[in-house]
Amino acid sequence: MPAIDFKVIKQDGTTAARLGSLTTPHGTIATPIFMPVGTQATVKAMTPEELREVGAQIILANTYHLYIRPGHELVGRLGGLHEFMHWPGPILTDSGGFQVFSLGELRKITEDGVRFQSHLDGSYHFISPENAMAIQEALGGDIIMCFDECPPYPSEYAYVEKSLGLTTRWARRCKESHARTDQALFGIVQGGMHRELRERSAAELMEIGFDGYALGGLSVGEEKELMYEVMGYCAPVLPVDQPRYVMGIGAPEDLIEGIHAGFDMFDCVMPTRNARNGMLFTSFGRVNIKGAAYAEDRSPLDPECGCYVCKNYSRAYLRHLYRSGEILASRLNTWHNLHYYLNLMTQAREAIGAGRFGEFRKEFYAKRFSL
Ligand SMILES: Nc1nc2c(CCc3ccccc3)c3nc[nH]c3cc2c(=O)[nH]1
Ligand SMILES: [Zn+2]
Repeated sequence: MPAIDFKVIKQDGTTAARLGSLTTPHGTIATPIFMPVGTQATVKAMTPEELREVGAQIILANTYHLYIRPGHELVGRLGGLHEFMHWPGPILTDSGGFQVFSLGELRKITEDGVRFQSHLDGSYHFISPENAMAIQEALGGDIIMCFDECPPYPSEYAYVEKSLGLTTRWARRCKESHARTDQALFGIVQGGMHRELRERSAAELMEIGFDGYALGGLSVGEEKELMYEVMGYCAPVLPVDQPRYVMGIGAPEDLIEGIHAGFDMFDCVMPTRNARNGMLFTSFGRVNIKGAAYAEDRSPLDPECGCYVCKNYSRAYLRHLYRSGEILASRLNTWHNLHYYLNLMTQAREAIGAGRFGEFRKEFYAKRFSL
């Protein structure tokens, strides 16, 4: 019995958007879906029950961070991530490659793996594709990712080409060493911003065969047009009947464009990280809650939102909490931003179900920036 089962429920009438259902050992997910990031086995400022209440179906945890602290073996000995963080739903863990590249000061990439220094205490570590599988197997997520190299942006063509070859060889080693049959393994397509390299990376990974395919190497500082272009030509080359996940994407408009291109799964630190910095998403655009304009504004943050925060608190109060450095500011801001993202996905799924995602996408843009 495969670890996951994905079905396309409905193809949108006029776009590549599709409604899907992804069944995992910890529950079934309706796609397109946004996955909140819980880097250190917690989606910051939210309890698992609150995450459920705002509509989270699947959450992400970070292999690199949990390997460094408290250690993947410890989490494994305590029953794995679901038990450890009291989250009963599906969990996806990244392989750690990206974090090592973006966090570790000194790192050395060789055919065998990556040597790096801990961002906490500078101690030296080494992760190979085989280690990355063992770490994710100990953590116990339902979907795990291949160990890949995400080339910096911009990179020389020759570097990107060489790097995608390494990512493919590492992906093969991941598949060979992946033991747990109750964990799905996703391949990660690289190839930078070059169509022929992206297509080669996708073809090599499909040749090896994975339970789903992620688009890596994006949201690394490239212009949005480039991000959309790569998403546009990559979705159609990936298997139509398997999950397609774009890593690290993105702002609300990026999710709309990713769905429009035919992707099913998204993750980004934006809604949670921006919340803690007072940057709030609303149907009319972004609100910087510390702005003086909101000092005596009794209206809800977003009258169209309907979440617990928008039903019970004023902009003036949210501004006061943020400026006073209150813990409740992070909690209420995160609550609302996650509800905004997850509700946007619910609306997108309803639009696809009604075969009108094209119109939904137009309405989304028409309403924004009307703040
Ligand atoms: N393995 C990998 N991860 C990436 C992430 C982290 C997503 C993630 C997954 C799970 C938990 C946290 C983060 C990226 N985030 C932005 N761009 C990204 C690119 C890559 C990539 O190319 N490869
Ligand atoms: Zn709200």
